[in-house]
Amino acid sequence: MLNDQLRRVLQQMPKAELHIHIEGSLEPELIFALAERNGVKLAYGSVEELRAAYAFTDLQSFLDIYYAGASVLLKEQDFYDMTAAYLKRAEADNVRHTEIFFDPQTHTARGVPMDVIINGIYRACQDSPVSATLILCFLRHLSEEDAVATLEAALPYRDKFIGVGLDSSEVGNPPEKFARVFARCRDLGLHLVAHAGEEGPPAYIYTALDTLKVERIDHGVRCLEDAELTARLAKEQMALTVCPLSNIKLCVFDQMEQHNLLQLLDAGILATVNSDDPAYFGGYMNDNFIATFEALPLGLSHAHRLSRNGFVAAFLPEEQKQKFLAEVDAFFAAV
Ligand SMILES: Nc1ncnc2[nH]cnc12
Ligand SMILES: [Zn+2]
Repeated sequence: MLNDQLRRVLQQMPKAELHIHIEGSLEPELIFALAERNGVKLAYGSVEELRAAYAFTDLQSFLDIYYAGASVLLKEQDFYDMTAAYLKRAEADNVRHTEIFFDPQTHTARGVPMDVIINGIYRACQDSPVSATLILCFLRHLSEEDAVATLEAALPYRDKFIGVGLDSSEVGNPPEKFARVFARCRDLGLHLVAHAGEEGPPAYIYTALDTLKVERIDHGVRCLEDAELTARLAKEQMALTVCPLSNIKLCVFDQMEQHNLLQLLDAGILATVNSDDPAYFGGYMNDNFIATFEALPLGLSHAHRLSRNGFVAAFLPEEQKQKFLAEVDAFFAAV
């Protein structure tokens, strides 16, 4: 059990969140409210019925429900309301900075224009006291041509997102499928990240690094199956955006006691803690920290390190990064 002091520290310490899919922050109550507002028919009769369907066996079983949930988003105000609700929760968890993923293809495929998506999410970020930037994710189960077309459609709004990522069904859709579009994004000066080593093998982490030239690996927990890769990630201080509750809900690990976060830290890897899809996986940032620290032999020094790692791995101007890190160190000096 966690002692009260450590629990309070985990709740109150400054945090950066680097792996949050904004569509995964849509709570069932908001899904139903937006469905009613937009006249969208849902396959579930009530909030309770929908929540009861959140029993996942793997990534795909989750993605099927996640894409269905996102179908209620039609107007700019819908994207604004979803993002504003997430940012309020993040603020309550003492998240100071967040880099938010969004999946435009989930919406453009239903006829929602790109400007509606980006402007709604961006406006909510501007209205929040939490520092927030956006990362456009390509859906890897779709073709690279589709990703290129999505990038072209988003370029008029280039000033509103800082990077691109790669998400959706991992196995069978390796990073190298997206080599050309990532090279183009690199030329455009965008930051690059990719989900790799969540369900997929260490080979996908290698190609995310060497072919896509990503600056962070999202998840990456399967790296420990390859000692050479583990040593390389540590040596290069390549950040992993780890999502503990997600990994349990999607059966990447059977139980939190089996999660490898502490082994990653002990291997010298720049691991961070994040929520992934908090509305679906049973919790936001503080819930992720508390569940992890309850199950694993982690203490104050790990809390300090994880709080720092989030800001170290963030895509922030150096001066702003150092300001946040000073805030973290001041917080822990007072504990
Ligand atoms: N955990 C995850 N893995 C891959 N794609 C996702 N999209 C939303 N959550 C995801
Ligand atoms: Zn994710």
